[in-house]
Amino acid sequence: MSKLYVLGLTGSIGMGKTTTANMFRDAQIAVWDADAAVHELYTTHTDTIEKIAELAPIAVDGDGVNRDRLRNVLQADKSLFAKLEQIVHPAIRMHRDAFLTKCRELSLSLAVVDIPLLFETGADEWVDGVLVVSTSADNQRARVLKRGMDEKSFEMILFRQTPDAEKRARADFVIETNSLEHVRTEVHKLIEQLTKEH
Ligand SMILES: CC(C)(COP(=O)(O)OP(=O)(O)OC[C@H]1O[C@@H](n2cnc3c(N)ncnc32)[C@H](O)[C@@H]1O)[C@@H](O)C(=O)NCCC(=O)NCCS
Ligand SMILES: Nc1ncnc2c1ncn2[C@@H]1O[C@H](COP(=O)(O)OP(=O)(O)OP(=O)(O)O)[C@@H](O)[C@H]1O
Repeated sequence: MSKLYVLGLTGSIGMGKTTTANMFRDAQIAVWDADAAVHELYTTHTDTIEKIAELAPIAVDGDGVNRDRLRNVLQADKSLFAKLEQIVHPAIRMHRDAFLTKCRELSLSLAVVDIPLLFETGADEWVDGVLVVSTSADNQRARVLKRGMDEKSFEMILFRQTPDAEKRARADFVIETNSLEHVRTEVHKLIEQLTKEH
């Protein structure tokens, strides 16, 4: 049975993780997305919702955790970030482990885990390789603001992340996300390399 190669995909906010992850999906590679898992837990996982309701009552309503409200709460009290992460990250790890178990059961040779806080949470130590997606700081800011996030929230989130230069330095692979075509080509090359080697 071939061993599963787990590729960690990361990059700072707005650098192109989701877009790149979708290219792996288009190539039939299994992808797990930490942000999507958080969003799912916020509407389905009673234990997580209850704990967040204790931490930030205003951010929880009948539909679960409201992320816009949660962002505002975090902006007012940034010390809540660490407490929030203590609630969310263990639940996320279980979600991710279930995905990896399934990949192994299916004898897949490659799986991608898209984790914004990959270096910050030490996930670089258990993945087999790290792919960092990156573009210029100006491009990054323009992309995030265009998507509707306000400048203050962008700065707040960016401040909590490992700097782009450090991410690039610690990566096994780096892809510049300036054009979709370039990323698609690089993703296909990487899939070929990683599925051939293992
Ligand atoms: C801060 C929240 C409310 C913002 O929600 P929103 O819908 O606006 O953004 P989304 O969830 O899509 O995240 C966008 C980007 O923000 C960055 N980000 C999210 N959470 C964090 C965090 N705790 N620290 C640093 N950056 C973060 C990532 O680059 C992510 O890709 C939300 O991300 C959240 O609840 N985060 C806490 C859980 C967490 O740590 N998630 C990171 C993945 S493990
Ligand atoms: N290779 C690319 N070429 C051109 N534009 C891109 C490329 N990759 C991403 N973008 C654009 O940049 C924006 C952010 O991309 P994406 O949502 O993939 O980033 P992200 O890293 O997942 O963001 P977040 O950290 O907020 O979750 C999107 O508007 C997307 O269209």
